[in-house]
Amino acid sequence: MDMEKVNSMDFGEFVDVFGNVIERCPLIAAAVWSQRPFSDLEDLEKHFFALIDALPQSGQEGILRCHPDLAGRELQRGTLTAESQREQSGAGLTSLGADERLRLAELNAQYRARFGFPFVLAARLTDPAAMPRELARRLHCPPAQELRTALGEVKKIGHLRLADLLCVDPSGP
Ligand SMILES: NC(=O)NC1=NC(=O)NC1=O
Repeated sequence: MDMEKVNSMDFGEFVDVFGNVIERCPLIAAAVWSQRPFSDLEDLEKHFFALIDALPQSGQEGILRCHPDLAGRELQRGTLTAESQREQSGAGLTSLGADERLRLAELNAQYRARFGFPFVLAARLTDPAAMPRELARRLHCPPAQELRTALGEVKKIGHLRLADLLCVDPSGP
């Protein structure tokens, strides 16, 4: 999809296409639409990220709370969004052993109890074997720092999803 097509979309089409760039947060795309035209993927994602950065902490934590757990109930039940399903199964989370899945669930519960939002990381950029270690490491970070780290992962996921939608190589310039 080229930028001319993106810039010509009406509001409904734009939100239909880009509404899940930030997981289950179509409001972000709805707000970004009014800032068209966009010159390229970097320009478009800059507007998505600027909106996230401008949110109050409650809004930023709300974005994280919209994310399904890694290898959690939604993956088991098949109720993930198409993007999350692709990311999580692509990262091998559908073929974890029972003990690995239990370990991740325990760590996810500890993380959520400490921070009040789920552990988020860009599954496509992470070796599944390293996920429990990364979760355990971040579990001990100060809350303010962990919020920044988690939002950074939301942006990585958003970048990959935008690259897919625009058929751009995600490793880009
Ligand atoms: N809690 C999460 O990190 N969830 C996810 N990360 C991804 O890359 N896709 C997800 O659904």
